[in-house]
Amino acid sequence: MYFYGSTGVNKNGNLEIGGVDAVELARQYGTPLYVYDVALMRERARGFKQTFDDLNVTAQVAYASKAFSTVAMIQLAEEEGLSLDVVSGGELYTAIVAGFPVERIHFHGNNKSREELEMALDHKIGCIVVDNFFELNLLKDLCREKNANVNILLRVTPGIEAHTHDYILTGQEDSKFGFDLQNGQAENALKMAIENNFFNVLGLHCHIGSQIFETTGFLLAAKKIVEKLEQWKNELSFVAKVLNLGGGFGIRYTKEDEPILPSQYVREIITEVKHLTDQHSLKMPEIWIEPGRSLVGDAGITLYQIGSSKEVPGVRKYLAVDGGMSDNIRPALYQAKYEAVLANKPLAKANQTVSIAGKCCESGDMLIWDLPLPEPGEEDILAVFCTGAYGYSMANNYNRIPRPAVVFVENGRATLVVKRESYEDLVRLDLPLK
Ligand SMILES: Cc1ncc(COP(=O)(O)O)c(C=O)c1O
Ligand SMILES: N[C@@H](CCCC[NH3+])C(=O)O
Repeated sequence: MYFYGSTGVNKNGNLEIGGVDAVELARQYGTPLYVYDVALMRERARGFKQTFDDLNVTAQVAYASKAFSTVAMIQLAEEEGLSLDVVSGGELYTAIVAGFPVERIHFHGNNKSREELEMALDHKIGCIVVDNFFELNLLKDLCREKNANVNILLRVTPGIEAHTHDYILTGQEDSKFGFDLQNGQAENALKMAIENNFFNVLGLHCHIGSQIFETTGFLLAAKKIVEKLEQWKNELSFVAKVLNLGGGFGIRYTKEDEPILPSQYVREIITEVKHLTDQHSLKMPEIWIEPGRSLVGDAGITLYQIGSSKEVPGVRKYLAVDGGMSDNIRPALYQAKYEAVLANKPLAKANQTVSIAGKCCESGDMLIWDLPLPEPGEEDILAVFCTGAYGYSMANNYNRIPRPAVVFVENGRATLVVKRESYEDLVRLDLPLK
């Protein structure tokens, strides 16, 4: 069995996370429950920052809060000196409520509304990543109306097909995101942007996709961008201060996954950008990155109470838990794979293969297919590993299932950071017919 971060087995033989007994957590806070190992999130954040420091490169490591956005998480990102990537008014609002320094917030999105852009300008956030011509024009009008200056990056699509699930690819030519680098769109956008006195064009942004295990795509994207930057320096006298290469660094969900270390991604990317900028006689820009999953993914564990089971003789055994696609939609959406153990006997020998079903009224609501597990008993708690990214943040109320609570654990202490939704919460916005 492979244990992540500060997970292990305690003297009671139970799964322990951050020095806290997982079975005790389930008992105290109920299930399903998202549990986060804070020490591991700190270690990941420091790992990224340290690599930039070691290589003496000016950088911003912006936590992509879409992976897991809550007030406490954003406060943790601030404690660790990260910047923050938000992608909607709601994520921006969460960051503001958390008291995150506005100058370190970057705002993404392929369809930011007038209200969202106004909110960003009014709060004087650090940077807006402009995605398309519609936004460029809207932002121009808003800056004029408000007489406001703003730092911007232009998001470009370099035409890279990274190796990952089709639904989480973003750098390819046929993408809803960004200005195409090859067909002249990006250049036209840059010309429009540098002509505008309200904009301070810091540079370019690109994000090629998510859960990527190799650096080839990042290096290729950097190459295509640096070549354009040389052209634009010569033709438009534009010098990029910032190159943002996005996030997407893959993590280990199961033993089949073999990601490289976060520091290695960063090291290889920086080495290549240094080499390319030298080659093209450009000044090394600041490098910004936006890891989401690789900061929080393997720090999260979801605890479930095991309930009903069903045997299809000769075919399979289904074991149902008290959550499912409502708290983790990734298996249904991307056929994502997870590993799990029984939190009350993590080392017990697996003597059967079961498939873990959720409780939603949907055949596709399966969390794990063909999981080796010991014979489960009535009181057993299933712990699913690596649910820290895009679990809570993509949770939903399908079948009016309340969203689980979130607990942070560190140094043997547990802190509730998001309360469990109640049935009252579920009908809070409903109005009666008459
Ligand atoms: C623009 C942008 N930045 C950063 C991220 C974070 O990606 P990940 O969680 O894979 O690091 C995403 C999501 O794919 C994204 O779209
Ligand atoms: N939500 C996705 C990744 C998309 C990230 C945002 N561009 C996942 O769970 O893997």
